[in-house]
Amino acid sequence: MDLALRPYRSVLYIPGSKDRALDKARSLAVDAVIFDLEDAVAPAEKPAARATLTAALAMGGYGARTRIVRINGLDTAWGEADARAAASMDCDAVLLPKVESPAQLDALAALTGKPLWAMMETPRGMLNAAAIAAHPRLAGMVMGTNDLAKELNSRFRADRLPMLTALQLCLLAAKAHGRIIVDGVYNAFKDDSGLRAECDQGRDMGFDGKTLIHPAQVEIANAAFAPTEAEIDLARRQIAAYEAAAAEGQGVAVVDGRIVENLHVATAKSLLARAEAIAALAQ
Ligand SMILES: CC(C)(COP(=O)(O)OP(=O)(O)OC[C@H]1O[C@@H](n2cnc3c(N)ncnc32)[C@H](O)[C@@H]1OP(=O)(O)O)[C@@H](O)C(=O)NCCC(=O)NCCSC(=O)C[C@H](O)C(=O)O
Ligand SMILES: [Mg+2]
Repeated sequence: MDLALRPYRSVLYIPGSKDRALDKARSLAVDAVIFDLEDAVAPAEKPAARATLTAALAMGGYGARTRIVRINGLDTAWGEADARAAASMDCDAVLLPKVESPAQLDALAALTGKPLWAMMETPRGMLNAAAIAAHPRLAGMVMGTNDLAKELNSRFRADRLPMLTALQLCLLAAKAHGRIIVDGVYNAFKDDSGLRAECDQGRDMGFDGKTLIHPAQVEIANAAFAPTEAEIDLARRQIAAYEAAAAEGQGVAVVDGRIVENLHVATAKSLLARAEAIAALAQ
């Protein structure tokens, strides 16, 4: 599959220390997995988790799912050993927490040749988002809304008003540099309607998908971030109408009472390509 089209609708965190969860992920319909060595693993378990994760990835079975390893920060007691271990793990990318500057990515790039991802979760990270997104080795960004709420001392709100500036700064940075960007987690993993609303908000804003903490959240994220049948139908009709108008020397078509110009056709084609990439995952 063209890497640029790889779907990231559902990106599930799995504690690197939990054999049962590591195994379960092999059968879940997630687009990507973040194998976590950071916050989901207790300090006493960190070295053992590194070994457990190395073995699970070597065993394989994760199919087309993108495999991202989240290491501890390089300023911690475990970060450098994690980065060196991740460099030889059978994974697709390495995710660095609490990225606040491109220099931190340079330091990680010196320890691994794998594509890098950045957790965006501190005020300084938000203010430097554009420089971080511009890093030549960066492939993707992940919003860390729990850490960000802690740093901001903000309250949880269903509309995420206190987070919106931060989310949008990172979105702008990621889009300006053509990076993947996925939204933060929804902690109440038994609250389906709350998760659905937050996924819809993230999709409306332009995120590629959502990070998740529990298998029960996968189906909702996959549905929210996939093009709907109505969107696919509209995209096809827009392309057909525009081509018909163009054949008659016109630069604008009208579909369902709305204008369709070449930029709308580009959006429609990209939506169809996303739908095809998602369908290809299921085969
Ligand atoms: C939240 C949990 C601790 C709940 O775990 P548990 O009580 O075991 O849940 P269930 O009994 O309902 O589990 C049912 C089965 O599903 C498997 N399972 C559970 N969670 C996962 C998972 N994440 N991935 C794969 N499989 C999972 C269980 O093993 C059960 O399997 P089986 O027995 O075979 O049926 C737990 O879900 C959990 O630990 N979640 C991950 C938490 C985590 O990773 N946190 C760190 C990331 S969040 C974060 O840090 C974001 C960012 O940095 C920020 O700042 O915002
Ligand atoms: Mg965090």
